[in-house]
Amino acid sequence: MECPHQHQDILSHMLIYCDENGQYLAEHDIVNKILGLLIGSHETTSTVCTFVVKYLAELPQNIYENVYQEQMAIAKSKAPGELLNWDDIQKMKYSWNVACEVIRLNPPAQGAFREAINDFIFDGFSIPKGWKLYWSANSTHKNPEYFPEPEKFDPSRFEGTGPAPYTYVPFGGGPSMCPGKEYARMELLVFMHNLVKRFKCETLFPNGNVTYNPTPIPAKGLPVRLIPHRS
Ligand code: HEM
Repeated sequence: MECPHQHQDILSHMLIYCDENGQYLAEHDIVNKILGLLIGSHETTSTVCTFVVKYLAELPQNIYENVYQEQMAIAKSKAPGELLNWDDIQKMKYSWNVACEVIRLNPPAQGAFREAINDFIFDGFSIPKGWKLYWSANSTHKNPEYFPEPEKFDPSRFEGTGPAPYTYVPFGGGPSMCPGKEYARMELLVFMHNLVKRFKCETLFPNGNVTYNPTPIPAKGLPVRLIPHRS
């Protein structure tokens, strides 16, 4: 059966999708997938935006200044009203290193489950085939063997070839790795561009506690003072 796919938003796409037997997706399936996408794509990325603002406001100002210089060089290369394009995103290397370090310290997804496909020994523990395992982004990202002084904010960790494979896993790894990673990178960099181009930020409750629900979030929210640049 021919499926009309002219509607491109994801909900329309799911509502009109039918398989070769003419079966449409069940309502609970659509609800599940939309909820999964809202949590997996919106919640994760908005969490990183929150922490980017917090860190840019609270870190030594040379970090903000370097991001600002990089973004202004791109902004100045554009004609009035011209939008960012993919090449501009590739130039935002320092800003992405800063975002990666924000994500290392505050991974929005804490980890996920895997199933052991073979018996193996890990750290003296015998793991039988078929066991469910939970990998944790937080503890992996704080391992001093791979990230010396793990609590220190240091975007230079991502210069060159960056962290060793599977030591930096905010987007998971292997065949189930997050398919939205590049989209998230673009969203975050566009956000950083538009933020620093216009404003400096100050947080009203600096260095406050962070709670988890399920993504990390500043316990008192993140009220900020946005200070427009003098033109
Ligand atoms: C900073 C933003 C994001 C983070 C930290 C993140 C993190 C993750 C993680 C840890 C996983 C599990 C990977 C694994 O098991 O190895 C995952 C899966 C997934 N993510 Fe993301 N994600 C982000 C943004 C997005 C966006 C923007 C989208 C969609 C537009 C998205 C869609 C998905 C989907 C559909 C899966 C399930 C993949 C599968 O099971 O095969 N994510 N994400």
